[in-house]
Amino acid sequence: MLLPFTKMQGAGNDFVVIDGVSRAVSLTPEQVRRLADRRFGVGCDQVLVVEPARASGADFGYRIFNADGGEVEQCGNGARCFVRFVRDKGLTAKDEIVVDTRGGRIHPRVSPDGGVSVNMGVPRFLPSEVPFVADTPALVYPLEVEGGAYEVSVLSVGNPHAVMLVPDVDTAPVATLGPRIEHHVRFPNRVNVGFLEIRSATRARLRVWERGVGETLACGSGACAAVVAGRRLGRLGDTVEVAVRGGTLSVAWAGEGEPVWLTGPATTVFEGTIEL
Ligand SMILES: N[C@@H](CCC[C@H](N)C(=O)O)C(=O)O
Repeated sequence: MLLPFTKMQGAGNDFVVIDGVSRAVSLTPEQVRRLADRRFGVGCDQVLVVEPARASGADFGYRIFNADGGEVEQCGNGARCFVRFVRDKGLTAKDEIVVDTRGGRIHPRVSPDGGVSVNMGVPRFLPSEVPFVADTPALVYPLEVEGGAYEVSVLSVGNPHAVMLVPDVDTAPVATLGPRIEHHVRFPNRVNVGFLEIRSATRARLRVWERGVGETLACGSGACAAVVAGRRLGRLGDTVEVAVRGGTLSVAWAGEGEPVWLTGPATTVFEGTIEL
């Protein structure tokens, strides 16, 4: 199969985006891994497939595959690239679109200044909603990892996240602790792991070990989860600039029961075709 694709990125979180509206596309996990492979394929953190809407009120469906081939529920940076893609390809002329993901309905939009924001929905905190194994809901949970004791906030922003406060992201044990928490037995569906350094009520730094990928240069849902966790702990305000390795994301959350908003860049890098 000769497959046209668009390579995109948002703050260095990179994507191979496929138009599954103009023609039906069905990818096997092996084909996703091949597309994501940085030596034998195109290279990306996630493969995104734009699909026709399947439910009333939606403009499109959005399928997200991690580089390891697994399909997941949510991708915030990808959602911003998604709205840029469907407009650039002439699939819609709308500034704001309604998109159904496996993690729920999201609302990406392009503003008149060209910025791209996404309403990522209302964060969820019940352990069963993440899912996370815990007897009762808590703001932070103790987590034992191979003899070490840590504290994490746990939440879903459509996909599962664990957030740990660290004094300095540059020295945080992302590559060692990240995979251990990702595969921890208390996260039955695995988890994305954020290492959050709070600089002030409005500024934070973040590194994320992404489920199914490893450390990425940015994670939009991870930035949302980190700000929500920091705000619930009383350490962050309602609008926060989050510095990630590939740039800066802005996250706004007005508090419990409110949706979280993610704003940041979304850029096309190149287009091509690949034989799969
Ligand atoms: N990079 C994404 C998150 C992609 C999915 C994640 N790795 C998962 O498995 O849930 C983002 O920008 O949100």
